[in-house]
Amino acid sequence: MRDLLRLLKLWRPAWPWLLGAVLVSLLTTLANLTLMATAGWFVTAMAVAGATGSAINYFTPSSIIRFTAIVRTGGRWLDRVLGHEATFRLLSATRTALFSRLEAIAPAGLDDLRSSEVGARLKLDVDRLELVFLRLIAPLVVALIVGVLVVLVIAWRGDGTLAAAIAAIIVIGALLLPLLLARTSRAAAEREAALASQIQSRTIEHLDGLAALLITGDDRRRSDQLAQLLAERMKAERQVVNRSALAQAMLGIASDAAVMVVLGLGAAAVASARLAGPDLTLLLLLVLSCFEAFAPIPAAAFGFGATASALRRLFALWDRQPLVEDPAHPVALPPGHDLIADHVSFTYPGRSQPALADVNLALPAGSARRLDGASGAGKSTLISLLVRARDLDRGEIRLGGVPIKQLRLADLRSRIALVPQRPHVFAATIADNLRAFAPQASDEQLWQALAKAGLQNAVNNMPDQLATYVGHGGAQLSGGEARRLAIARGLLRDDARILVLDEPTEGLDDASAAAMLSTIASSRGDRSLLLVSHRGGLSPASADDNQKPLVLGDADLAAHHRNQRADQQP
Ligand SMILES: Nc1ncnc2c1ncn2[C@@H]1O[C@H](COP(=O)(O)OP(=O)(O)OP(=O)(O)O)[C@@H](O)[C@H]1O
Repeated sequence: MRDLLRLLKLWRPAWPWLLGAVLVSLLTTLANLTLMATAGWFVTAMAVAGATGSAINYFTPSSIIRFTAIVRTGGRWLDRVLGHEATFRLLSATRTALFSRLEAIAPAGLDDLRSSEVGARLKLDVDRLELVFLRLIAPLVVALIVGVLVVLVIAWRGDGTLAAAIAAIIVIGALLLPLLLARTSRAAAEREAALASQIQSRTIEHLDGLAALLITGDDRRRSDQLAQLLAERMKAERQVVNRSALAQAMLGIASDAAVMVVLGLGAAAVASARLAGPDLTLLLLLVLSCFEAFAPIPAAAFGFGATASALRRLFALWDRQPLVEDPAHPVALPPGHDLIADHVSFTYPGRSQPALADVNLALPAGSARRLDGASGAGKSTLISLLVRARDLDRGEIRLGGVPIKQLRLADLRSRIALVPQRPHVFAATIADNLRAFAPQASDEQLWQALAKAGLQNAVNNMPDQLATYVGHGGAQLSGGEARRLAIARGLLRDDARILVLDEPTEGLDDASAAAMLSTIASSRGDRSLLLVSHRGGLSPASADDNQKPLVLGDADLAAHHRNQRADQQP
């Protein structure tokens, strides 16, 4: 319930649409009730008038019938249009808000989640929220108002006993029983929703890793696991559907029971002249058509379990705290871009020992420096701290003399172009991949960047050059080409005065690595360069001769490995 209220608060901008949709739906349902009841009354009254030879005013009822028929037809159309418009607005507002929230939390705040899982939540769980308004709130509000009005009309035109009997049938058959039945299958509905999300994320992972799975022969086992999940989902779904069908049947029985009660008590009232004959037909059709308003209740009650668990999962994602945030009072970006790491220490959450302990780095504006150290020494960690992917525990990092914690994240990151060890290549064209970092760049500028990164010839030989699609994660590029594409992206960012490249030569043979490093050295212009690389012998081409590489020290490393072993102890 708390999650539902949070969701309604999130939907505040769309409240007028929601209110409009509920009002139209209510008016349409009331028009239908009035039409049915008046038509029933009119036909019977005409028959009575014909039989007794008395006069009857047929203008008023026939006008009401015509008016309500028009309102009902137009209302049904408007109801659909408004209901769906409101829902689309809600879904897109929810998705956009969630996406912005994820942007603030990412990248480090989502480290422990599979991206396919986040994707499934963004898609499936948000889609399920469609049920909240269109199939839960709107029908429930309309049914409750209609139920109360119908009971009041019965008490007014018929009698109190009949009104009380119909009220009891509506409450028990149309509300309590569906809700109780839905409650008994709530666990199954939640399991079904969780399994649907799991199946979607596993399927994406399966497709992503299909090549590896086919080679290792593990695809059969994974497919069997997926089939098992599907079977579990079908079992849970069957349980929900069976109970939901039972609730629908109960509603049908309640509607029939209400008709019998109206006929039984009403006929007695007509016999004792407490009720006019035409009024009995009016009440009969009123009660019969009022149950139409309750028809969506079982589906709403049964959808609620899955919706509640989707909401829980979404808000669990939403409530993750960003690991870094913009300062409350940011300082303007300084003109200089000396980058200094001063006695920096950092320990990953859950680890007992630091990944970095008291590390210093100085990268004066325009200089180039190599950062070395054995695997696991903390090189990638250090450069992630430079762009505040995380915040350090001790020490300080300054850009142009200003502590980076005092700068807006966007400002800081606009100054530093970081090419990570495993750069992400979008499933798009070469040009799209480059323009993701420089949306305004002309084709000529893209070619220049490709040339600087040593990729011009390779792209020239591709079937559609800049328009060549590179596949999922850059699957149609070699590892070296993907890395060069990422370097070209970094070089395209004019505002970035500092280039940080994490192992750009990894996996390349010595000649290619040397060629790449000399291209980078000559194309960086007056930008500073921080190069994470083991290739000491190749560094003079790119790094300043008078600057020794910063080696994350052996002593630190030995301590680090000792600590890692300690972490792994039970
Ligand atoms: N997200 C993380 N959570 C917990 N520990 C981490 C995380 N990322 C890295 N580590 C740990 O921090 C240490 C430093 O890792 P880092 O990736 O910075 O090393 P590196 O010097 O870049 O290694 P390599 O040369 O192999 O890329 C490693 O022992 C690693 O296990």
